[in-house]
Amino acid sequence: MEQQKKGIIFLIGFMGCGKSTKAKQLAQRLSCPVIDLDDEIVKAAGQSITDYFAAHGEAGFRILERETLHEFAYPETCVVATGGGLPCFFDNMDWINLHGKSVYLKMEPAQLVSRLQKREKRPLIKDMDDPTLLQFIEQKLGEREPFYSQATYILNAFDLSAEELEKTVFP
Ligand SMILES: Nc1ncnc2c1ncn2[C@@H]1O[C@H](COP(=O)(O)OP(=O)(O)OP(=O)(O)O)[C@@H](O)[C@H]1O
Ligand SMILES: O=C(O)C1=C[C@@H](O)[C@@H](O)[C@H](O)C1
Ligand SMILES: [Mg+2]
Repeated sequence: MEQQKKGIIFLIGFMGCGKSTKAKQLAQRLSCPVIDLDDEIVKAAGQSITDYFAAHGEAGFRILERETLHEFAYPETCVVATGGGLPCFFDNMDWINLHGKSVYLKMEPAQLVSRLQKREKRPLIKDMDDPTLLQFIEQKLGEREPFYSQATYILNAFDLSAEELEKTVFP
């Protein structure tokens, strides 16, 4: 008999690694709701992430981001796409691992650049050209890896299929 596939699955990783895309695909396979915390922040703020950054700075954004993570009414079983920086602030990574399983969708900097061709909705990188973005990613990934690496599972995200992702979280 198939094991019951229950609980909250958090997808984490750098901007562009495919959290939003893979969260939708996994939720479809599991027939459960998908939650994109960036979208929930936009709803809570009543403005885009870019506009919220402009009005409140990154520090203000991180406070709202933490509140949204902690206070969202998660269904018993769901897939959650997190913001790229979310695991790296406050107690967010501990909170995630206490409330569900986490998957770090790992990707090389050059692969991330190729996935980040649309930048206008990503305030941290919206004005960068490709070489500047590559440098930025290399530096930021170095700072963020210690947080991302606390995930329950770490997967190479380039060419990752939704089936493989499902088999990882529900072996
Ligand atoms: N398997 C794939 N092959 C090619 N392109 C892909 C694939 N998966 C996602 N993409 C594209 O890569 C980009 C980044 O994906 P996505 O928005 O899901 O990343 P993200 O991790 O949610 O980023 P962010 O942290 O900025 O929200 C999107 O333009 C998406 O369409
Ligand atoms: O990597 C980051 O710090 C961010 C990623 C996005 O998902 C958004 O949460 C926001 O643009 C910040
Ligand atoms: Mg996303």
